[in-house]
Amino acid sequence: MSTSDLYDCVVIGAGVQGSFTAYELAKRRKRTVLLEQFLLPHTRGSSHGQTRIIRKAYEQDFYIPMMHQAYQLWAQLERETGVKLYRQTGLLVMGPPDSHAYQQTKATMLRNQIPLVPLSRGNFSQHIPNVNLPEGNEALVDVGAGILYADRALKTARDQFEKLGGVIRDNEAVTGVEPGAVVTVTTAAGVYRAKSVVITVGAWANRVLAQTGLQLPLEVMRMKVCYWREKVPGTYDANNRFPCFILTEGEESEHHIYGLPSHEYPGLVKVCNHIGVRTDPDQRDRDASGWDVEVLKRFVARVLPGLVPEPAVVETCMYTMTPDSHFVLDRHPAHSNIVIGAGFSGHGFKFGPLIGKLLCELSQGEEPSHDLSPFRIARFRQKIKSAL
Ligand SMILES: Cc1cc2nc3c(=O)[nH]c(=O)nc-3n(C[C@H](O)[C@H](O)[C@H](O)COP(=O)(O)OP(=O)(O)OC[C@H]3O[C@@H](n4cnc5c(N)ncnc54)[C@H](O)[C@@H]3O)c2cc1C
Ligand SMILES: O=C(O)[C@@H]1CCCC=N1
Repeated sequence: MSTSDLYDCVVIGAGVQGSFTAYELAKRRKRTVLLEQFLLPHTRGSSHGQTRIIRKAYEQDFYIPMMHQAYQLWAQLERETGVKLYRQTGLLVMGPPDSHAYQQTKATMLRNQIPLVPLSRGNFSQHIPNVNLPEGNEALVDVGAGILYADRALKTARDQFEKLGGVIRDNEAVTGVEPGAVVTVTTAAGVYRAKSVVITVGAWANRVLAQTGLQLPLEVMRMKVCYWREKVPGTYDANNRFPCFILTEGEESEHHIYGLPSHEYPGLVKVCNHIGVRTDPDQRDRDASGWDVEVLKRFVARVLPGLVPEPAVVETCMYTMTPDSHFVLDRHPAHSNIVIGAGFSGHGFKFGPLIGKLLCELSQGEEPSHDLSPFRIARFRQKIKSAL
């Protein structure tokens, strides 16, 4: 093998995390190939669609410094490319004031001096018209939160990667990963050898990790992405100052319902569940159960009176959940030059540029620039299946 055949890094999976990792590696002049099983762009993973929420409203303190940096990195990418990726809308957080999730989120924001506006039942409709604050709920607005233009962000990261000399091979599923000082990665079209490998394959993580003797406690969920028609066009538009929103707790199974102002489809507003149905990533469209849409219909009728309570468009996406809903950002327990970014648990997009930086640092044998202890594989202990 000549050195010209040897990559510094092979990144497997070109969703948001793999695309930003590849970009970060290329910025450091590392010879990198990004492998993707589907033709790009595609809608079969977790990163497709036009929008995602970005926020600092988190329950856990450890996400706050990460989000500070993530915002900076998104802004830096916007400056470098001239592409608009973020729009500030604010995020309305609603929940029972005595519930754990709401209390913790508010306390963490206050402790970390995250700009917020508390809303009472008295002043709620003056700030947020056309929303009925659910009975027994309190609300606050995370002022700096907003929308990320997701599809555009992915394209920007991949374009930048290619501009720096990075190679993307799509329609090339990885079928083999052979660990070693030089890792051998096999696809239907070829063999790649690299000093390090980063595995960012979303819902397919355990399929690919099986080739390295490791299984993580991940659960893949099929999520329905529902869009609802405005009775009066423009009512829930960001131009009319309608924010993103999250319900931390609700009646019955109305748990963590969230929404974004009208954007993808003119006149339609995205309102979805944050819980879904367990699925196989290759069979995700086969599940016909409709309880999740029924929950949303009741919520829309009660809380968003300006929407027709019947979804106009329903799309599909996937969450890959860990038991504690925190990510996996770590080196492989038996092979330190294989790095894993997995289990983004339905909230990983906003961290994309930072995850890319951290996975790049791990792959280059560096000390990561944030404390990654909440994201270590060892936290699962009893739950890891390993043939190591
Ligand atoms: C409906 C929905 C709403 C969300 N909302 C938000 C939000 O508002 N804010 C937020 O921050 N996050 C949000 N998220 C979460 C966020 O989108 C995900 O955490 C993130 O997209 C995960 O990215 P990924 O790169 O890990 O996975 P993916 O995007 O799925 O990328 C993995 C890639 O690996 C490829 N791959 C798999 N196996 C192989 C193989 N063998 N060979 C080669 N390639 C392979 C796949 O085809 C895929 O392209 C949401 C997710 C969903 C589904
Ligand atoms: O990560 C986020 O901010 C959102 C919140 C609602 C559900 C999915 N992700």
